[in-house]
Amino acid sequence: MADRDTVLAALKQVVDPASGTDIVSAGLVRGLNVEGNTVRFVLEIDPAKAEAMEPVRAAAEAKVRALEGVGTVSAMLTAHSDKKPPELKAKRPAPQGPQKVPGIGHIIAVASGKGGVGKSTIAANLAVALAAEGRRVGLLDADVYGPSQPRMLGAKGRPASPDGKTILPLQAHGVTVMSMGFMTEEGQAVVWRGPMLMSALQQMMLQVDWGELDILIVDLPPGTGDVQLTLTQKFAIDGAVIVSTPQDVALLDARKGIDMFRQMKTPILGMIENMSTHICSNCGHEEHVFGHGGVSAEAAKLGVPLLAEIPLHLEIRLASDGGTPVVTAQPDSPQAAAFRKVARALVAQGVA
Ligand SMILES: Nc1ncnc2c1ncn2[C@@H]1O[C@H](COP(=O)(O)OP(=O)(O)OP(=O)(O)O)[C@@H](O)[C@H]1O
Repeated sequence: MADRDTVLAALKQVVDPASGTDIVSAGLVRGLNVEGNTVRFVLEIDPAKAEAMEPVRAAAEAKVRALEGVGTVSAMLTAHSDKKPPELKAKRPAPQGPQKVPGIGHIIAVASGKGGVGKSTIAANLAVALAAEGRRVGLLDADVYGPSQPRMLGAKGRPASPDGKTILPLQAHGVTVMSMGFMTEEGQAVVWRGPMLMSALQQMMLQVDWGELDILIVDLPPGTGDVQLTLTQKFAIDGAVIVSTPQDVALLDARKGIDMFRQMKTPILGMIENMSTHICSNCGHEEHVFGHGGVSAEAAKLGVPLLAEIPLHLEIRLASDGGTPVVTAQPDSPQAAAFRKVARALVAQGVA
């Protein structure tokens, strides 16, 4: 098993072409994490030099991989948080407060207080349902800790960056998709510090070539952390959709999320109760596994709309696991209809 010092010593053998010193002394190596035989780190660089730095990243990764006791290595490039991309500086003065993203009509965040409540499933289905309504839709998987959109949308591959500045997103089921998961290997967790998260999110919003979009759905990590704060502080968000299961514990967390968005002056578009009832795929029998109606009562208490109650249905999970959201896989099913109803409501409200 390699330790941190051995890894740093290996990284010191790689030269930063800009300063002529090694990448550790040049301060490029950040977030180094050594866990068992897995090593992860980030090279914080000037985004304008992304192309030139790719061989440096590859060399650093190779050096660490060659160490005895090292199995998996994840080395990523991320923009230096102090520096704005040069083309953005030129285009507009330093933004005061939340800014709009050029070319993007609306931004909606899909959030949850707790993990595993189905936020990514809802975000994916909402995105394809909006595309089915004829909207030009983008989906940003900002769940840096556990990006699941590549799997849910069956989108694989690394986004290209022909000019080293803009990143070309992928397309899946009529939706333009960008995910941190495209930059890492499947099943690998990435360890992020606050400033890195901020710059990664800003890069994904501003340097991805989204094209003209009516609506960008942002699939947030669970909770109320740096990604949520950066998104709401830096970007003009039309609103947040809060996903919760009917259980008390999930609702408590959802309430914290709603409080945060309210503090940040982000409108709450509504709540969605997921896993509302269980419908047996054999006999159609309906059971309230996590209780039912808890979110509806909470939404009424908090004065926010209840957008939908989505059942816990095997087909929803199978569709997501198969890389085709249920709205596309079974467009005529009641499950798909529930998502399409939400999509239509958001379009009718003028936020999508
Ligand atoms: N309504 C549903 N019916 C059946 N399965 C569902 C439903 N909603 C979500 N799932 C399944 O539950 C699991 C967790 O869902 P998902 O990844 O969307 O949650 P999440 O809130 O985004 O989690 P995290 O933020 O922790 O990544 C997935 O396997 C998904 O397919």
